[in-house]
Amino acid sequence: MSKTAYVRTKPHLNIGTMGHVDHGKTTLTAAITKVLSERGGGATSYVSFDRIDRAPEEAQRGITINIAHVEYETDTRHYAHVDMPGHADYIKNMVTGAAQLDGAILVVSALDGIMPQTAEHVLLARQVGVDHIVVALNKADAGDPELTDLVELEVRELLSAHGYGGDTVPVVRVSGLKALEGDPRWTAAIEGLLDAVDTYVPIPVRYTDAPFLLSVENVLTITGRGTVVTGAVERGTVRVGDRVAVLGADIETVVTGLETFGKPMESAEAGDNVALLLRGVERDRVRRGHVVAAPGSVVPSRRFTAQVYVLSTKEGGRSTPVTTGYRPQFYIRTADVVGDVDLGETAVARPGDTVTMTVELGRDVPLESGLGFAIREGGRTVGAGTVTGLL
Ligand SMILES: Nc1nc2c(ncn2[C@@H]2O[C@H](COP(=O)(O)OP(=O)(O)OP(=O)(O)O)[C@@H](O)[C@H]2O)c(=O)[nH]1
Ligand SMILES: [Mg+2]
Repeated sequence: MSKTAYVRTKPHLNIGTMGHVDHGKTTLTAAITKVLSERGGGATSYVSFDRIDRAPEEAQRGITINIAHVEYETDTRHYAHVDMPGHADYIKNMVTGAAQLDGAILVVSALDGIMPQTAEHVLLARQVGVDHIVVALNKADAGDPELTDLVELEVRELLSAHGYGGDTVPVVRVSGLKALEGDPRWTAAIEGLLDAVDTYVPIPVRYTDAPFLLSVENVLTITGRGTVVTGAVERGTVRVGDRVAVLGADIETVVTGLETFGKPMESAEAGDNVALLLRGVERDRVRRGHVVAAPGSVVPSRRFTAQVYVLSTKEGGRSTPVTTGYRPQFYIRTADVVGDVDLGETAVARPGDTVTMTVELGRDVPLESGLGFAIREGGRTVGAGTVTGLL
């Protein structure tokens, strides 16, 4: 194998497109890679719409979180960009932290303006701690400029209402479609959008000094090499040759290979999207939701207290209150575990309420204070919470 190694020459950031269905998120993502690949100088390859939007392999295996990663490089930074195929995927990926975004591109169609999912994704971004949003007013090729001015005002107001400082947020008029067709005016607009992302989204502080931890998103077999797990490094660093524990599978093993976007690397650090080749581990032993960590650095547990926001009916949440004895699914990192809810003296939590609860999970999971999670039932998100203490 003569793959070019991944060389870390620029800071790495995780970003993604958010916004209402059909506003052009996937088209814009493809256009960004096209414009950057044609500019040259960086490591960007063009990723076509079809390659971003195809149903990922995992969808067929019934794994519930769909996410497409593309990679690109501007003059100053390396980005991993996630485009999520549907509204339900946003909820799951954002609330569970599977998509840990350092910043987001909010895509709003200049023809349609703010739609329900535009507002919902902004709310979600705020709840999960995405601190920086850049707006792409897309389909500007087809929009009436005066109407587009109104849409811009409306978007700035929405962002201000959620604490994003709507007056200062960059709003760039783009056309993903025309840029894909190579129209110079709209190619320049994409460059303008990327400049805004480069300058407005700061380089995050990462927990590279903490013990290594990665929550498994996907498990693959590479013929002749063995079992590979993929995911984002939540904290710490990992090198080829390191010993790791696979929590959930009760295995200790050694990392024998490390890749990012198909390129081998010597070491990966917090924020990187990686594939880890694990020595002598059978494919069936490891599952999505297991955690790979420095041995002895985390002790899984199952009882905790949490602060939980119960989504209002308007946000797609329940129409009836939650009471003690409620038994929904908890999405914690990439794991999906059933849990028993005890509301103590509060007794009842109505849609729209924020409450304290005690949870007992159906199995042990690595937990810690400050960890975010989603509560789901019947395939929809009904709550978002944070672990406040272990019991
Ligand atoms: N005129 C115009 N049409 C666009 C533009 N960008 C996207 N479209 C069209 O809008 C439709 C939706 O585009 P997508 O990129 O699939 O939108 P999306 O936001 O990814 O949609 P979902 O993933 O289904 O939520 C397609 O028919 C695109 O061709 C644009 O800049 N201008
Ligand atoms: Mg799409």
